[in-house]
Amino acid sequence: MGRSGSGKSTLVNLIGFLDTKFKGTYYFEDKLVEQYTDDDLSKIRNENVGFVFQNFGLIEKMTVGQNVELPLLYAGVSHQEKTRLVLESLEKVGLADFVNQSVKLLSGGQRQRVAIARAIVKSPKFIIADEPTGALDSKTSLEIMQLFTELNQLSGVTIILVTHDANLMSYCTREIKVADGEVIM
Ligand SMILES: Nc1ncnc2c1ncn2[C@@H]1O[C@H](COP(=O)(O)OP(=O)(O)OP(=O)(O)O)[C@@H](O)[C@H]1O
Repeated sequence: MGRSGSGKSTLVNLIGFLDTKFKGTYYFEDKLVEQYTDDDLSKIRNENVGFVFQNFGLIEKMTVGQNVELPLLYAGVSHQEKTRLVLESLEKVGLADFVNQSVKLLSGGQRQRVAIARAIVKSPKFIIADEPTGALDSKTSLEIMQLFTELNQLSGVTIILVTHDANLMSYCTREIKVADGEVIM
């Protein structure tokens, strides 16, 4: 948590290997991130991190299933396995019946569930969720937080959440405050 402009997105983009220009040290699995090549980091990101953003980041002209399948496109997974993984992810977010629907017809909360299904389809070690409830009403926001809690408890995936909303803190196990580009506690 932190005020607007304090550096929250910058920090989680570093943690998620989206941004690789930084001062300081970041170890991932006992190795300094600066020692990996860009190709290594793309692979590490692809295999370990799922991303969820405020504005969902779905491709409108695709179906729900096609959106969830995107991270698997270059994963060398058979068609049958892809179908199984997509359905399994959609089941976890309660949208298995929507697999063939266009995303255009979905509500904001449903869209974020699709984005979460896409984020978990490759069983990442952690999910970066940058203001995932920023575009949702308060009831839907709590439903999304409930879903994150279930995923954390059932699949053991860590969720790194950026939020302005102090009401969401009760779902979190650790609070990290950021101010003026620094972690302050
Ligand atoms: N540790 C840092 N060192 C230098 N510059 C930083 C640091 N952290 C953030 N910045 C700069 O501060 C600005 C705001 O950062 P950022 O967008 O990450 O903030 P934010 O907390 O996510 O804001 P918002 O809540 O409005 O999205 C950016 O221009 C970023 O480059």
